[in-house]
Amino acid sequence: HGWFYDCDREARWHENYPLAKGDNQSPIEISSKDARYDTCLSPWHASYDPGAAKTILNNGRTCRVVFDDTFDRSVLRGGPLSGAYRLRQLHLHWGSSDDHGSEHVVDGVKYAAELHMVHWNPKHGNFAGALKQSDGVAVVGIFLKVSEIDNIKTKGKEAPFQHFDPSILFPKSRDYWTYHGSFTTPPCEECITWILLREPIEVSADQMAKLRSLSKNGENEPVNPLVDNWRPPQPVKGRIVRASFK
Ligand SMILES: NS(=O)(=O)c1ccc(NC(=O)NCCO)cc1
Ligand SMILES: [Zn+2]
Repeated sequence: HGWFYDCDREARWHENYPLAKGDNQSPIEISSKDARYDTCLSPWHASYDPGAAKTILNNGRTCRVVFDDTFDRSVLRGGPLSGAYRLRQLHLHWGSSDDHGSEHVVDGVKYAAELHMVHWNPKHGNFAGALKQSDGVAVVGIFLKVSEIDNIKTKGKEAPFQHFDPSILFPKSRDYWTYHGSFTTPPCEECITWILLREPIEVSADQMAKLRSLSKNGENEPVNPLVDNWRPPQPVKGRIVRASFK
């Protein structure tokens, strides 16, 4: 099935993807005052191998960097997780202007973009198996705000992207919120332990402009800017958001 972001279309995802109306959907609005400080939450740790980075891809819906996840080469552990989760890919969601674009919203604040680092639990054999488990996937979400990318302009374009250590993207603070949610794109499986970092990282206006210069269309097709690839917040439905900080 093809699915699209524009608002009225997102409201119809459930017609083909029933999970989209589940009780543990993502993203959500984070209310920092309602989050509960949990002293039992331990710090998370990433040990990434820059050699695991393979390619950067415009798939017509986002800009994605894929990593070799055939063994425990780049893993995330600790925090709310038990065991080591393998880094499979990272991608972003962004807006058509700096005042929106993130998927999660924090105390009413929408960031210009949100970076997702997607990891899966190898105890479930493979990524497809992990999607069916509530502890199958862990996504680190990092907000991008604007203080101040070329040959993958159109859909389907791919280029080597090697010797890149994604942990350089982590902000100084390791403070995070965590809650159980879903993929923010169809089929919207509810298999994700979200780890949302409180401190945004800064990118330049030029870097945002580079993201916004990507196109949904293929080469030699009418230009269709790849912007606003974010899902709006979904009902929290009584879920508890835990904070690793006071
Ligand atoms: N935005 S999100 O919830 O982090 C997300 C992550 C992975 C996917 N899908 C995915 O990784 N598909 C398999 C190819 O790696 C969809 C949405
Ligand atoms: Zn995402």
